[in-house]
Amino acid sequence: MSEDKLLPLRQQIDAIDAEILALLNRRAQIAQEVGHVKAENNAPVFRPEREAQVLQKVAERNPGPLQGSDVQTIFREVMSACRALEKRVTVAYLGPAGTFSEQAVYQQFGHAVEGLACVSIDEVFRAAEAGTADFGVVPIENSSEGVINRTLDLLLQTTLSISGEVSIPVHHSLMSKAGTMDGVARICAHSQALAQCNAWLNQHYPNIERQAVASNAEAARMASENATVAGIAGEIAAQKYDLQIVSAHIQDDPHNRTRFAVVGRLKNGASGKDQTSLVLSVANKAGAVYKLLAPLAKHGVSMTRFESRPARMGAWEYYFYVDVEGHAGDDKVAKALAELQQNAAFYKLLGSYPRSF
Ligand SMILES: C=C(O[C@@H]1C=C(C(=O)O)C=C[C@H]1O)C(=O)O
Repeated sequence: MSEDKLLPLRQQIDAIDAEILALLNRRAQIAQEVGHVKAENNAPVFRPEREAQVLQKVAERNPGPLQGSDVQTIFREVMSACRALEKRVTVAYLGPAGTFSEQAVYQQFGHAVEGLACVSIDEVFRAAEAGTADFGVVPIENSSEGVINRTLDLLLQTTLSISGEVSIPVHHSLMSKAGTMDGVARICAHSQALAQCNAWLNQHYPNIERQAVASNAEAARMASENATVAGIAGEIAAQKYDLQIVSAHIQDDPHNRTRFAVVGRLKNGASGKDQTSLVLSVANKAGAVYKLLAPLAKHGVSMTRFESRPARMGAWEYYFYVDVEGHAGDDKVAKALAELQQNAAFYKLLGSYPRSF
């Protein structure tokens, strides 16, 4: 390889980097001005609908050779840094650091945020309700194991709204101090992770005891302190706790994903590509659910999710968690929801937010 050929190319890259740097700082200055206008009007700093539009636009305009999703990752961080000049938002999540929830925080807000690790999903809601955090990020559903019941129950009671959703691939790895299973007597993980790796564990380590612990990051922490413990967690946790990977990608479903909801006191404006979440209930009568949902079809609003959950102690049998396409302020959605509300024994609008892409 000839260094003579590399030198002029590297000089070009240096010159381009200088231009990018100048442009980034020009962008940041404008964002600061936006921040002043918002401060004068007491308006919210984080505007998810605007950020979704910016990301959408860069992917559409991207001429390549960079991939659209990579360009979005770069711009998410650019916006995060610009936003932090207005205000660094605090986001509560199910900790400790190193969990998939923390990853979901960065996917939504970029890295220029203040993460607040909480010990439970309840605590995440409380922090956002009390204003200790601006937003909370909570797991809502896993593609292998189904809904996270505690989150659904808390969404029913909370005064917060959903202002975003994040879906991330969840890949589990088996890890230990030595990078082998020699001398390991126990495999620890969150019960969800143990369930998501059940078949793999039965096949490879049927005789090693499994123990459910508070989180995968806690399992990694335990493994870092005890050579007889192996943990199941994401690869980030291995780095964080100085562990070696014994086997990577051990989840039974290679497409395993978890969907998270971003909750906060903010009520989003429309981004143009939104989704609206509701909780509904009807009296237990023949045809009631069919009748309840009829206004959606009538006004041409698509339903993208329908989940039922026993009401427990309530006067009704089930709560239905329903997602529809569009923003609650869109004309046809507003009409459909107004009619739907009339048919419902219980109706709660959880929020409208940009659809994740
Ligand atoms: C600059 C703004 O504030 C924040 C930062 C954004 C950005 O850097 O593009 C976009 C939306 C807001 O979350 C804005 O509202 O336009």
